[in-house]
Amino acid sequence: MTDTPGIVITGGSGKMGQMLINTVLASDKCRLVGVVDRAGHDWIGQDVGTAMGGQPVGVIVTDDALEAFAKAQAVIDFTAPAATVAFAELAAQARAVHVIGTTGLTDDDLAAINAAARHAVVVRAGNMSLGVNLLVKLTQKVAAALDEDFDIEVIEAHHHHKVDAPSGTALMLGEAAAEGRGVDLKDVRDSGRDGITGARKRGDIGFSAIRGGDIVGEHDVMFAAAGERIVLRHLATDRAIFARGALKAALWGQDKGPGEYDMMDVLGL
Ligand SMILES: NC(=O)C1=CN([C@@H]2O[C@H](COP(=O)(O)OP(=O)(O)OC[C@H]3O[C@@H](n4cnc5c(N)ncnc54)[C@H](OP(=O)(O)O)[C@@H]3O)[C@@H](O)[C@H]2O)C=CC1
Ligand SMILES: O=C(O)C1=N[C@H](C(=O)O)C[C@H](O)C1
Repeated sequence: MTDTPGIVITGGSGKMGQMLINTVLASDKCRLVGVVDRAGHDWIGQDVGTAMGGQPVGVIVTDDALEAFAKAQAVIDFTAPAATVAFAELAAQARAVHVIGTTGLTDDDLAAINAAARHAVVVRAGNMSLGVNLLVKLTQKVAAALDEDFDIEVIEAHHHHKVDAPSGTALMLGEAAAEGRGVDLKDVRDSGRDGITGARKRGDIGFSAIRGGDIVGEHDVMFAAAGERIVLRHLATDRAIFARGALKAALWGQDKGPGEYDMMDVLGL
């Protein structure tokens, strides 16, 4: 089949990169047309199937992102903030749908991505799974139903390689809680408590991060009041849930006009 959308995976040797490559190769709705890794990586110049320890698949890993993107209808990008900002500009030049899973993006990074989205479709979410996006909706509804007698705490746990905190998902959940409450998260965010912090401020939304072992991703939103607690929880046990969501986003974006979208748009939530 040559008429299905061609997909490029960036950061192909990474944890999500490899999961995405396998997901695209297993799908009959798209084709793998490129894999990009950092210049100097030992996968560069190898067939990606061989590099991953299997049979050749006819796609050579490259460090030339623009050349790879020019052949693609979509780029799926779970890498690192600086790389994602650079890829956003190149994907826009190639008019390829850019699906961004990378977390830890600064306000400046987000502004650069937003500028690229004037020319092409960008779908970005700190978590691409159906379950978490549903949890985001539920968090917003519960926060809207409760007053500030309920303290909101977001608790997340991830593997020991993760470099950013709070996680992108925790921030999505915090934003949803703040939106439900009708406040701006920037005004009520409380992360990284340590030492004599003073008593908890009423109305704050707290964040705690656990890092250890191979935890894929766990998120609790706790609403704690005098005499009772509500806890909304999502447990990810397999990175395939993120890859499936990302591929869905890449296909969904094919007939959309330029702009920045998220998984709520893709999933119709
Ligand atoms: N939105 C979602 O649903 C999810 C988001 N994530 C996010 O995705 C990102 C990646 O996660 P994960 O796969 O676990 O991380 P890994 O560290 O395993 O993989 C990241 C990959 O990106 C590569 N990379 C970094 N910079 C560049 C560059 N300039 N050019 C090409 N490749 C580059 C890395 O290469 P090198 O090793 O050489 O640096 C590495 O192969 C994180 O931000 C994470 O939070 C993860 C899971 C789900
Ligand atoms: O780095 C990860 O692994 C994950 N990152 C995302 C996040 O920051 O929330 C999504 C998922 O939890 C896994």
